[in-house]
Amino acid sequence: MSGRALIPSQLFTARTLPGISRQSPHFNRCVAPPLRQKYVRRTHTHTHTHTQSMPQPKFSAGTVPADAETALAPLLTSGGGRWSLTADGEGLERTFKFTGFAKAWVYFDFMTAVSIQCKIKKHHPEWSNVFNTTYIRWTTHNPKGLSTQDIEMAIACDAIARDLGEIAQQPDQGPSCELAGLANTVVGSAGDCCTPKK
Ligand SMILES: C[C@H](O)[C@H](O)[C@H]1CNC2=NC(N)=NC(=O)C2=N1
Repeated sequence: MSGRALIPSQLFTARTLPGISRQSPHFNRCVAPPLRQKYVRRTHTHTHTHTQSMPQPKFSAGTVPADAETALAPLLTSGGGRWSLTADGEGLERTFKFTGFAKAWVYFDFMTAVSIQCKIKKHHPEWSNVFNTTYIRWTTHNPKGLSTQDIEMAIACDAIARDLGEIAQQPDQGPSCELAGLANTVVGSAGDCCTPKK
């Protein structure tokens, strides 16, 4: 053991927390996304203006939009799937949850199986895990945007989770903001993995 004492106030100040940087592309993911559509609802006493955003996919250069749209549609909650587009449209995100006593360690099997696919496909996720819940975001860093590889990895994740007995979540349970925030922290400190070295 090193003799150097850890001083908690130094460890946990905002300044020393790694990666929560406004430069991170995903910094704002769990706060209100850009306003795109306005809905006005009238009641008998007031006029309320409600805003709601509907992210559209932003594909990476080289991705054929028509093919990607076809593969993407059934993955999204709007198409009966369990993935959501990230607010900027450049990624797909969802949480996976394995519950119940019998599933005690299955989330590690899940992450292990996904890791093997990442290695085979040479494509890495932005992900985080706490206990039985794993958050995954698929986005391509270079060229930036949503790519066929992201969609294929999302399909692979669904298949692995199904094989491992994933419990269906309530349809209204979106990706966990806490776990997305945890992944964002790592994204902010990970450095650039994906720009080809000259
Ligand atoms: C050289 C290597 O293939 C590239 O760095 C790959 C690796 N995995 C990757 N994964 C993701 N998610 N985005 C990328 O742009 C990417 N690039």
